[in-house]
Amino acid sequence: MPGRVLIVDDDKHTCELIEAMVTGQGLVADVASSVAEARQHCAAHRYHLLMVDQRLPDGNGLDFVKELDVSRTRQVAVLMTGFVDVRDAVSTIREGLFDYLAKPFESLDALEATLRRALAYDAALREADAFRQMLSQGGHAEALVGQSPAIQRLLAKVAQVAPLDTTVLIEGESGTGKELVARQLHRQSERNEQPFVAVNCGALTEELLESSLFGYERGAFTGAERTTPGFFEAAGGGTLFLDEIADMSPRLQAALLRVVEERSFKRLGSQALQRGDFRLICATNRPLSELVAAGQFREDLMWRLSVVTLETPPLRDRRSDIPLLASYFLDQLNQRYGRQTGPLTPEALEALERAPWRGNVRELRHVIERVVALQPLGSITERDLFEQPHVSALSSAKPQEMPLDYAAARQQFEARWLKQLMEAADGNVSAAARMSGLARQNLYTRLRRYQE
Ligand SMILES: Nc1ncnc2c1ncn2[C@@H]1O[C@H](COP(=O)(O)OP(=O)(O)OP(=O)(O)O)[C@@H](O)[C@H]1O
Repeated sequence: MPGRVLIVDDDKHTCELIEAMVTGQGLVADVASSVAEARQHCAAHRYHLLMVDQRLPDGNGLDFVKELDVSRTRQVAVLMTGFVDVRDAVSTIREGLFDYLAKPFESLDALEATLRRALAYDAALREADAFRQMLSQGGHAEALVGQSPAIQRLLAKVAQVAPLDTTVLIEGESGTGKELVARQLHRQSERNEQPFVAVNCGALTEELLESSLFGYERGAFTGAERTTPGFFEAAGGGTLFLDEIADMSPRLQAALLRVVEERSFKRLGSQALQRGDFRLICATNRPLSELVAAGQFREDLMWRLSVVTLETPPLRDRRSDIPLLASYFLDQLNQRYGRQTGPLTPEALEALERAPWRGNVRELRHVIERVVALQPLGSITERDLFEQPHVSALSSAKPQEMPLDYAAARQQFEARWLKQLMEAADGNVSAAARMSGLARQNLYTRLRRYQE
C-alpha cells in the first residue's frame, strides 16, 4: 500500500506544488484547505506524513497538530510557517513535530529534501512499531534486537547451534550482548526448563571463583562453615555461562580443563566425584587466540571451549540497528518507569547514529535511560541526549571551570573522567577497565580514591 500524505493549506498554489512532489514519489496525496477539512481526513486515515500550514482560515496549524497528538499516534508532521524564529523551531519540535519549513520556500530542493527526510523518519517509526509488535507477540523479555545483516547472521547461527548441546565460545567487545546471546542459546535448547547460571570470572578473586564453581565441604578451608554446592551443581541439567573467561587464573584454567574433559568434578574438600551435567558457554572480550599467543591462556583449554565460536559485532559496525535499538530501549524504559518520553527527533537519531559507542549497546541503553530518568515526557532532541557530560563529548569541558593549580586540575579532571567512564560502562568495573585501557586493579584504586 503506498504511503499517504495530507497537505493542509489554504493556498492553492502551495498545495499543488507539494501534491506534485508527493505523487511524483509514488505516494497518495489528500488536500485540505482548513482545519475542519483536515480533521475529517484524519478521522478516516492514519497519515504517513502531514504537511500543515500554520495560518489556516479557521485556526492555527500548530494547535491542530497538537490536537492530533502526533507523538502518541506516531504520525510525522511538518509545519509550514511564515514566522520562524529559533524559539518557535524548538517548541515546534517539542510538540512532536518532525520539522518546520519557512514560507515562502527557500528552494524546491529544500522542500523536497525535507519531504524525503520526513518520509524516511516515518518508515523508521513504522519499522520500529512492527518490530515492537513482533516482540510483544513473542513475549521475549530479553530479545536480541537488530535487523542489520551482521545481527541476522548471528541470530541464524544461534538458532543453528542452540539445540546441539556443544560448548560455545562467544567473542565480542564489552556491551555487545554476549550474555544475551548465551541466554538465547539456553532458551532455544532442550535444557531451557533447567537453570541458566551466569558467573563473571573477572569479578571474583581466584579463591572465591574456585569455591563458587566447585562448591565446598564444611571445613574445607577457613571460613567454610557449611557444605555448599557450587555453580557446577547449581547449573545441573541446565547451562553454565562463564563470562570473562580470560580473567581466569592459570591454576583455575587447568582445573576447568579437567572438568570439561572428564565431565565431572569434586567439591573442595571432598573425594566424591560428581557428574557435571551442564552445557558450558563461555564469553570473552579479548580473542582467546591472541591471549594464547601471548601466553596468557591455555591453548588446550581454548580448543575445548571453542567447539563453536560466535562473534557479537560492535555497534559501530552495525549502525543501521541504532534507531531500532534506541526506540526499543525507549519503549522498555518508559514502561518500566511509567514515563512518556519521546519520540526521538530525527536530529537526535542522526546524532545517535554518528556517536562512537565505545561502550556498545550497553552505553546506548544507558544514554536512553538517563534521558527517560531526567525528562518525563516530550520529544528527545540531540541536546537532551548529550547534554550531560558524555564520554564522546569529553573535550567539551570548559577550561575556565578548571583550577589553575596543576595537581588540583588533574584531580578534578580525573574525578570527572572516572564518573563519565563508569556511566558509559553502566557501573561495570571490568567493562570500564577495558574501555579505558587501565588494569582493573588500577581502576579500582582510582575509584576508591574519589569515593573516600
Ligand atoms: N542486540 C541487543 N538487543 C537488545 N539489547 C541488547 C543487545 N545487545 C546488548 N543489549 C543490552 O546491552 C547491555 C549489555 O549486554 P550484555 O551484558 O549481554 O553485553 P556483554 O557483551 O556480555 O558485556 P560484558 O562483556 O561487559 O559482560 C544489556 O543491558 C543488554 O540487554
